[in-house]
Amino acid sequence: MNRPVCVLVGAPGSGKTTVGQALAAELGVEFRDTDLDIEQLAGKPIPEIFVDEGEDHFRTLERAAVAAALASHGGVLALGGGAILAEENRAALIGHTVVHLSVELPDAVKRIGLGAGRPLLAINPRATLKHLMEQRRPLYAEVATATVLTDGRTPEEIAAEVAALLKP
Ligand SMILES: Nc1ncnc2c1ncn2[C@@H]1O[C@H](COP(=O)(O)OP(=O)(O)OP(=O)(O)O)[C@@H](O)[C@H]1O
Ligand SMILES: O=C(O)C1=C[C@@H](O)[C@@H](O)[C@H](O)C1
Ligand SMILES: [Mg+2]
Repeated sequence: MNRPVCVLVGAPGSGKTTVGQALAAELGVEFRDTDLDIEQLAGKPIPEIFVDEGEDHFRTLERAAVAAALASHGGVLALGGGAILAEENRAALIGHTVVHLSVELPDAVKRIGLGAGRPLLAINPRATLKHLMEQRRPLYAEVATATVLTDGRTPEEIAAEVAALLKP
């Protein structure tokens, strides 16, 4: 049974996908992202899952995707921004190396541009993102074994700091 060398958690726009890909390349391991696993399984993009089946159904798919990836992926694993909302997922992360990529609202807004592709931010995106980040901050802290600040830093700088943390 494989286990991830590192699991990345953080708010939308914290850079889990971008930093995760850079980190995996640096370590010479595979990158996996539960958002992509869910899209492949469902055969459609996440915004369409939200529209067609609703958030509850998405969260059910997400719990299954997190459990499967934690049990089988030996590389870098990025979780969806809201995966830590489920107690089941937080419990499944115990014992893993979990890095919280932290980001403050101004950088998160700049990065994600408040455009399409993030269904939870479709209405009043700035205020919704602010609320999401405040609600989730303690949950990211609860599951994280380390936190890396990302504001004003490049994905490569952040990936290098995470790689250094992983050295025995
Ligand atoms: N450190 C950074 N500096 C500048 N831009 C960044 C940084 N990290 C990521 N970005 C950019 O911000 C956007 C969002 O990044 P990314 O998709 O990696 O975030 P995410 O945490 O995976 O979000 P989600 O939770 O929605 O999956 C991308 O356009 C990416 O290029
Ligand atoms: O913050 C969230 O709840 C989400 C973040 C994305 O990674 C996707 O998992 C989805 O759009 C939900
Ligand atoms: Mg992502």
